[in-house]
Amino acid sequence: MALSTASESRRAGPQDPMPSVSTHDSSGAKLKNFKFVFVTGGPGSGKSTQCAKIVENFGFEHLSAGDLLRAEQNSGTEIGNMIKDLIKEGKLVPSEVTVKLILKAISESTNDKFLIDGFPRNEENREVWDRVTGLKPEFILFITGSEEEMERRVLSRTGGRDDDNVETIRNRFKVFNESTLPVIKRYETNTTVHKVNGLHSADEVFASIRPLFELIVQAS
Ligand SMILES: Nc1ncnc2c1ncn2[C@@H]1O[C@H](COP(=O)(O)OP(=O)(O)OP(=O)(O)O)[C@@H](O)[C@H]1O
Ligand SMILES: O=c1ccn([C@@H]2O[C@H](COP(=O)(O)O)[C@@H](O)[C@H]2O)c(=O)[nH]1
Repeated sequence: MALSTASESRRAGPQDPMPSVSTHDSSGAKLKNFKFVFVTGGPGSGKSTQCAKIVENFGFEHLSAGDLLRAEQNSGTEIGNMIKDLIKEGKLVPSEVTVKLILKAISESTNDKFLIDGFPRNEENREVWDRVTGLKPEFILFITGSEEEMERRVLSRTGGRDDDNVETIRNRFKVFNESTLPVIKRYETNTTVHKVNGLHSADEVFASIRPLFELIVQAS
């Protein structure tokens, strides 16, 4: 099921380069039903590592907002170049772009259970997600950790990400503290937020996450 693209639903003008997002495909059918968990935490807290374990054990599909944006940055488009610049600086990409990529990935998948990793990052992300989908996560998984350890992990991560350098990582911590923590706090008022200490070994962290997903799988 393909979602409407910007050019199908609204022509972008010079001062309006953002794509619009739609939860309907081109035939007007509503986006399929799906369950999802938002996975959040500071950079290097171990989100992707734990998502891989959840996928293996519980059959969720892992959708990393950062990975989707990194794939899009090489599209050679104006939006792709904008994403590249923002990621390099550790700044957030406009919400409509990120939400559109997440919904496109969901619509193209045959799965109906998703881990949405690294999203939402700020109030605007939350607001656009709510407005477009009207859907709440099963819960939010928040992996915590000290900046010292998270920075150590990111800087020793192999793979050559443009944003894995001291200057950008400090900006990413700033964005996390100033924009992401407040949005998690706000979710706490109406959504279950499970906080898990990410400072143990990856297997120990997963041992505390496992029961949360056993409950979802049992309930479905
Ligand atoms: N519990 C852990 N103990 C030690 N190292 C870990 C642990 N979890 C993850 N790592 C390592 O730390 C690095 C960052 O982990 P990961 O990519 O899972 O973090 P992330 O939260 O997804 O990061 P980002 O937000 O920057 O994408 C990786 O090299 C990973 O192997
Ligand atoms: O919702 C999102 C997620 C990510 N970004 C941008 O991507 C980088 C890297 O994200 P990771 O989750 O660490 O892979 C992030 O610093 C932002 O620049 C975003 O804008 N919105």
